[in-house]
Amino acid sequence: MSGVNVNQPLPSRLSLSQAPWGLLEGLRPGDAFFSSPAITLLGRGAAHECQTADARPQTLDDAARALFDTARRQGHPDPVIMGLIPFDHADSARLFVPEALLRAAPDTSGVPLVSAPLETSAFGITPEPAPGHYCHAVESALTLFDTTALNKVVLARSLRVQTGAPIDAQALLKRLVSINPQGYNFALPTGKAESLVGASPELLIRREGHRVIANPLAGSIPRHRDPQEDQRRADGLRVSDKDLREHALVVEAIVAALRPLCHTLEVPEGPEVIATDRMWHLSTTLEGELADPGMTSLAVAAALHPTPAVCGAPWQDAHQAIEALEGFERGYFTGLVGWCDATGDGEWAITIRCAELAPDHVRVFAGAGVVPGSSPQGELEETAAKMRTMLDAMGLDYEDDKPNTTA
Ligand SMILES: C=C(O[C@H]1C=CC=C(C(=O)O)[C@@H]1O)C(=O)O
Repeated sequence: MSGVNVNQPLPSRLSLSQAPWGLLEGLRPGDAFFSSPAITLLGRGAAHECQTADARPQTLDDAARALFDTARRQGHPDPVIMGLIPFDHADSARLFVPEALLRAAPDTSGVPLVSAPLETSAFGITPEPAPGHYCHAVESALTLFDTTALNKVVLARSLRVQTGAPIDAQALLKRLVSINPQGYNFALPTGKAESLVGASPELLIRREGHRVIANPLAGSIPRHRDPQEDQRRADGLRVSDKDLREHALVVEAIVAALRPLCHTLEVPEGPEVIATDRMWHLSTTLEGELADPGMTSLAVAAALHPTPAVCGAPWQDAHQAIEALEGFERGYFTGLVGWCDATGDGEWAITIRCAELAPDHVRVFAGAGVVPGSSPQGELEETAAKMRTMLDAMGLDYEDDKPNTTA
């Protein structure tokens, strides 16, 4: 594994010479890291950056154009934007051109990374909101299906882990990458002495030239230690009416948004089942050819976001239900993280299975799609299992799937 000398500034040109996890060895506080099945990126500093007024598609497009123009005018040979886009269009996005960027091919070695365990004995954990509140929110959503146009809403909750001191983002990310080598792993500064770190399984969009690929996930079940029970769960998910409906709403919305943007769009007949460390998910891969090759990966992502995988359907009703029922600000959780180069190529993954790292605490998030037929306890268990990805990486043995937990 070749390392990056942390005492040297990174070279400013992109290079494919680094070993992917070597880039991770070079991660310093404040750096930006993104790895996918297509690429590994390590960005240092921000030569040009923009905190947008909102996250509407036009605002994001204007901001990206301005960043590329400035970078080129100042002689940057090959600028790449990295960034975080919030869940809510009314919130601000953070886009920046790193001062220096290293790029490597995705890791295929299968060699696990070694990192020291975190010292967690003094950590205190508080659910925000309490599991009971979450179950009530799911019950309220179920009544909305009978009285409004709402068909699906994704409801989320969080755990606040009081750490007392900053935790080591590099060690955390190494553990995440070891657990989820196939996913979209990231650590990006949010611009407020905090960073967002996660291991998302969900690709909103990848653009490679004219080609776009989307991989929506929705409809899930926690995995089980016992291999037979684990397989039984995957088989059950494949034919679960509730989960297939939940999934279909996401695919329909993405197809409706992509169709006008594409010459061709291939839509498989039904989803497949994929696994993460902790979850089985229904998954569909859509492939299209862009009608306008000038449309960047960021513009395509903005046209799709937020999909019913993180919001619901219809969009406005779901957004209103989230505001009324959830009881916390999502910020960058269930937003987007990714990169876009000056040709428009790039990748934007959905910021799930993630946590916000603040100087004295960490906030872990998870949500679940609620449709007619969902149960409060089922969604509580699903969100608890989704949070395990981050909790496992932190070395925390905390179960949070009982509605009467008030801690
Ligand atoms: C909102 C989350 O998951 C979404 C993505 C995949 C599957 C989902 C589900 O089955 O509910 C959610 O829509 C999360 O993991 O926090």
